[in-house]
Amino acid sequence: MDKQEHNKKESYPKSYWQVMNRLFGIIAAALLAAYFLPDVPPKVREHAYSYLVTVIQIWTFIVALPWLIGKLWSNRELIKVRLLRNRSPKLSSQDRMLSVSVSGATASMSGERSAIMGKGGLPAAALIEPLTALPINPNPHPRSALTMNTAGAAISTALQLAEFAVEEDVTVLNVEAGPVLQIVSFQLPPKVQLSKLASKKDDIANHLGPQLGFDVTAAKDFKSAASFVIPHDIQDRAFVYMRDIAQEFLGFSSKAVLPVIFGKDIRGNPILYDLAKMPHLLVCGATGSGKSVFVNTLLTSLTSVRTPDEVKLLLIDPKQVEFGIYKGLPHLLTAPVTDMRKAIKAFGNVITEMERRYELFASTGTRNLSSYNLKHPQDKLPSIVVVIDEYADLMLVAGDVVEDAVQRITQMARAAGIHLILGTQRPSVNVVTGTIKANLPSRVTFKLPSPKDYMTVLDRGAPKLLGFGDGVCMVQGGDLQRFQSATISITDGEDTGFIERLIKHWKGMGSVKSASAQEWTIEDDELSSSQLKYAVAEEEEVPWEVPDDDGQVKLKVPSNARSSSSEGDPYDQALEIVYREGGFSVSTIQRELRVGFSTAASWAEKMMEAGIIGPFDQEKKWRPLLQKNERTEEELLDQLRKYICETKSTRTSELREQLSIRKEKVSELMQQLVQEGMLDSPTSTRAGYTIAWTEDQIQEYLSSIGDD
Ligand SMILES: Nc1ncnc2c1ncn2[C@@H]1O[C@H](COP(=O)(O)OP(=O)(O)OP(=O)(O)O)[C@@H](O)[C@H]1O
Repeated sequence: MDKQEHNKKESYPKSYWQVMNRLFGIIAAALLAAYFLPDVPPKVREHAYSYLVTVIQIWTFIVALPWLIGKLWSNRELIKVRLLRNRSPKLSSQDRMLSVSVSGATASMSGERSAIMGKGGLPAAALIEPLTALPINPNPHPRSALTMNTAGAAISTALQLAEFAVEEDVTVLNVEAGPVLQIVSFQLPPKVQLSKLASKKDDIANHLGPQLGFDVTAAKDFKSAASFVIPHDIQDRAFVYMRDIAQEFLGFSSKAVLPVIFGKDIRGNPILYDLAKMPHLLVCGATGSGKSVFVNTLLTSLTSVRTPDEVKLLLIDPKQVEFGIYKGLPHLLTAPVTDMRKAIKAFGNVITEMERRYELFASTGTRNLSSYNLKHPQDKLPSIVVVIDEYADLMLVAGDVVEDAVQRITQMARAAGIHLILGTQRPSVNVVTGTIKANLPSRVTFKLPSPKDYMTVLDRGAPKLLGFGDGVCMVQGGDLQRFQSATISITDGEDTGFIERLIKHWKGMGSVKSASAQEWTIEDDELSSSQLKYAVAEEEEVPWEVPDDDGQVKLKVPSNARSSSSEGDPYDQALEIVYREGGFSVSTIQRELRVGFSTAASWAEKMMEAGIIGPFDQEKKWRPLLQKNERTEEELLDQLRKYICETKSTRTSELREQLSIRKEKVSELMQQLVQEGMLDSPTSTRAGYTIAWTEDQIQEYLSSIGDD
């Protein structure tokens, strides 16, 4: 509909009220004319007067009063809010304060969401170092926003242009302006349903102006109402700096184990979470969407209020650009890991550490990190936060291993105080797999290339995000919450300057034993590309048990805490399990044989090289037994003869490993070779088989099989 047509339509009466008003107006005008015109006989004038009074009375009862009652009824929500606001303006700010502490307390009591939602609610306290070094926001408030007066007309016009039958300006109930977005809540016009608005949201956005980031939601606090989430124009947006929320964050940090800043919600309230309760996090976002800024905010907020003895970080950075600035921070277990092979070993080490902690808890009668630390105040263990900037790179190299490791860490590490933050800019189904999602119900996403990507990450649709830190978070699979991520600063150099000061601050603290934090060296030993597929950190000591300058041991864990099966050959037992189960599952092998992740993974490596098992099956979560590649007895005998002739070795363990078959099978085959005359049987239980063939016979055999 064009504007002219629209105006033409406006000149016709629109509703019952307008028709009646016009009718009564015409009658009243005629009666007034009869009363005031000269030369009208007095009798007629008298009648005109009494008719006029009657007409006004009828109009009052059948038009004016019903209209007034209707208006009051349709605006009842707005009137309620206005009356409440006017009655106790001071109380409402106290209420807000209460809601801050109440929501925080509820969160910690219920152990569920521990977000603080409230404007500057906590009592003011002096900021502590290093928070005082946070840069100050030059632009903390949005420059312009819709008002109660301007919003109604703008929304009505947009609805009419989107072909909704809206006859008057909508009644605006509330306008809230956050840093990047504003929320306009309004009474739903008659016959307009929220679901219809939502289904036409692209059209409405188009008429309102914002191309991106517009959303339609149910109105909070109002019945039969809707809210439009409308982005401010780009030049009018405010920034959210960590400094803006530092005061609230300080208060929150006294209640949380691993407090982190997210940013501000769309109403401008701080969003703070306890990572320990999340307890792991998946962070997605296309390149340039604000993912790295967000991860830096998580890391710097956490390490601003937690000492290196309370929290250790393992930073894995395959892109080699993101975490370099943290080098030297005493919270680091080791320098940021950029080498993929080391990253996979580091993963293995984290799992070993987790297993050790479980053993430690079992041996000390404690259930988890917090109860262990309570019982051993002199020997506390720190929480460990593992951050992988781009885990898709690791998935490319060793998808199954990463998935297995993630599964194990996410399922068990909460009690052990180990938390995972996985970042990716490639949220395809191959990267954000079902396993990853099932184990990471807390997710954050920033702008993604397509609606399909939001579905992949969040399992539901999300508003198209704006970029520049406009994000959506979902905690423990709960509702989506839109927020603007906080940043240290948007000015070049101020963010790195703050991190440098953070490092200096902790290094300068007398009680911090930075030496222990830097000692976790991951050896760069030779790993073949196939070995790379597994965390082959073969049961190595995790060198975190390094005494500090004062001889006190940090991260102390008993070295005998490691478990492994000593009855029989564990590799043989693993093979038996694989044949029994029809495939190789790292977690089954670990559980049944009580071996570490890296051992199980290296056995999978051997079995795969020997053609016993195939590639990882995403659906079944294991490596299937390769039935079609099963070798015949004759093929096995050929392999055995060849190996013995080439190496002159008849050691059962060597042959078993070479052929990747069970010990009993090797003995069976050796017996056949004895019958053939190639071998002599052992002369005692301790002696092995010996070669019966002469050197000439051996050479003759080798030349007969050639290079096969
Ligand atoms: N919270 C924020 N507030 C203001 N600007 C932001 C915010 N987050 C990001 N930006 C802007 O967006 C730019 C890109 O952000 P960032 O480097 O975090 O992107 P990214 O998603 O990590 O991309 P990549 O993966 O390519 O590094 C920043 O340089 C900054 O200008």
